Amino acid sequence: MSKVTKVLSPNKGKQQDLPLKRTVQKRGPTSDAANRFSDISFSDLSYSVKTGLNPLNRGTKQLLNSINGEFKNGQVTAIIGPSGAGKTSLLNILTGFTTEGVDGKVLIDGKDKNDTLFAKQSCYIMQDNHLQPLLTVQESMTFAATLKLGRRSSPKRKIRKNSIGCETFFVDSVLDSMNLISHRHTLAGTLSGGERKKLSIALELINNPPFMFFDEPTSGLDSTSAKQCLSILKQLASGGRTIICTLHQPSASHLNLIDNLYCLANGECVYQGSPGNLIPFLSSIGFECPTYHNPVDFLIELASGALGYHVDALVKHISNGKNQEWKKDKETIPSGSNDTPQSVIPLEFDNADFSYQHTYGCSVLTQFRVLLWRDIIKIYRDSFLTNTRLTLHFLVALLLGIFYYGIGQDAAHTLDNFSLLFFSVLFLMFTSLQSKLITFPEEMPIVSREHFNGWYSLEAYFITNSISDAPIQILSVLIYSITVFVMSSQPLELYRFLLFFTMLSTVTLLTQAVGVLVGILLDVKNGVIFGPLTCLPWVIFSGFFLRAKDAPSYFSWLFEISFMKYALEGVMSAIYGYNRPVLDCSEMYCHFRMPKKLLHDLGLKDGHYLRDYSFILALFLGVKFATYFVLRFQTSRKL
Ligand SMILES: Nc1ncnc2c1ncn2[C@@H]1O[C@H](COP(=O)(O)OP(=O)(O)OP(=O)(O)O)[C@@H](O)[C@H]1O
Repeated sequence: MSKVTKVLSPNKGKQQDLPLKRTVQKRGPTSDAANRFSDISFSDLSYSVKTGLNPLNRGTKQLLNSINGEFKNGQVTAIIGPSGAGKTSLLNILTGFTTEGVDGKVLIDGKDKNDTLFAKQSCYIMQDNHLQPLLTVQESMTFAATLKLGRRSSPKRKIRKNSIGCETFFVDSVLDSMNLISHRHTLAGTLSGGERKKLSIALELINNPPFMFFDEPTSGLDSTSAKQCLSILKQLASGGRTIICTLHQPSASHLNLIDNLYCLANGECVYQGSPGNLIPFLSSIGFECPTYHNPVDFLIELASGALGYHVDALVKHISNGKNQEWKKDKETIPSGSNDTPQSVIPLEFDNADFSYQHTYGCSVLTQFRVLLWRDIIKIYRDSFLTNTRLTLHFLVALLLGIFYYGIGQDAAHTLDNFSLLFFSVLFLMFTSLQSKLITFPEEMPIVSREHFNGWYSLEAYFITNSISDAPIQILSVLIYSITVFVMSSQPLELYRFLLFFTMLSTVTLLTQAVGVLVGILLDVKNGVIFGPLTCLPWVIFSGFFLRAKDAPSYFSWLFEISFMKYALEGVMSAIYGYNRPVLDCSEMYCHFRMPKKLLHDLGLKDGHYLRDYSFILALFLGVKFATYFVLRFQTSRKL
């Protein structure tokens, strides 16, 4: 006997009956299905961090102090407390995001937490809702579904595949559950705050993690949207999940949507129990909550010291979280309305199986394919940036072509031509560097979130990121090179052009890689200020401003490691090297009619193109290698 739920058809916009498994309807705090997933508890949990910038004299700060607690399956637990109490620290430890400096035990159903399994069973939804702004709701969901469910296909689920191979069944069901069906074609970047929050939840709901963690899910929302958001959390819990969130200060009308309050003060537990038991708990130690006062506000006032120092008394009374007695016999807080959600978002969509061996939902190849397709859509949607890049390269080349028109064959203008070639390297280098310094920092939080929530491996992301933008970059350089080469009358020989173009495009790929590296480490503001400093010093040692032979001997090694020197030498070799014949002269006397003499006098070597190119290529690979490790390090700590 199969039960049904109503789901809107994506194409026809009318309601359609879709069968859900029987377990769907059975899920709930007391059902068998709910018992399959477990409670999370912790005992004697402490967390300390090192403080101070002086590595020789660093202190330690205790952020959590031997706290205990148990968060039940099928319930919404809200971690509350004054600012700086340690809420986010606790959430980070429970999710597995923070591991260093942690002491004590985190248990799943009374057993030691298996980190690998728990990573698959849980998701962490951040406060800032880092979403892909250029993807629609439907696309975001489809990509997430393909990445998360790829390996767990069943014949039934293959019925309705979309263009990237992901079935739409689950996407529709989740969107319907979250009331996002009507926004399915809206770009994520244009959604309201509440809708963005819903989409963040929907994206993680796709693989039905039984443990869901939310950092400040109601922050930035008005009171109605905040209530709706908590109502969704309540529905998720009713569907058989363990929902844990941090909340700053839930209003009285929100308390009916919370099953369990866990209050921290100075890194210690000052209350654990139902909201309904809060007033009796406080009364039992002599704190009478004033009538019509939100008991949570009262608790936080006590915890923050606004009413005198009472933290020790509260901690003692709740045994720093060991005391479970205030969880029982929940009383209802009068809130003026019945907020208990009617519908239950099912945990079971046939995809809540976490026994699979792999760390990720699909193979690295599929991850690569999906991420590449996603990047192509983003590049296509961000046509302004793409068109601007292409147009800018053409316009600058055109301008230079007009200024330096026809000088390439004339020995009277060899030094002007040298300036043109140097400027070309400089211009292409900085535009490619800048494009990554501006765009990559915005991408970092999204990558951190998606990677932490097990969407894809860093390797798949890294490879995709390395190649997805390359065609646009190479096309930009091609447009620039053809325009400048032809208009300035460089020798029209194919091999010279190819050497010229290859060197320029590889230099831009190198500086793009540097841009990504800086973009991982710094935000846009600092990246734009400090990013150019990674390349600028090497310009001095390029051989344009100062010849290596004229520089003090103790500086000569800087020329040997300056990539700008190799880039300039490579470009000059392409144009003037390889037995280029004597140049025409339009004046009485031209000092540089012999290309060899020009190269010699400028301190550049002829016929060393391969060596120059190899240096640039090796540096490119080295920067890429470093970028991968920095990305790995940063994604393990930056959310
Ligand atoms: N790496 C760190 N070094 C030093 N102090 C830290 C570090 N991380 C957190 N803290 C401090 O630990 C305390 C707890 O931080 P946490 O972010 O967990 O608090 P919170 O309760 O979530 O605060 P809020 O509600 O304001 O976000 C704060 O006082 C914070 O400044």
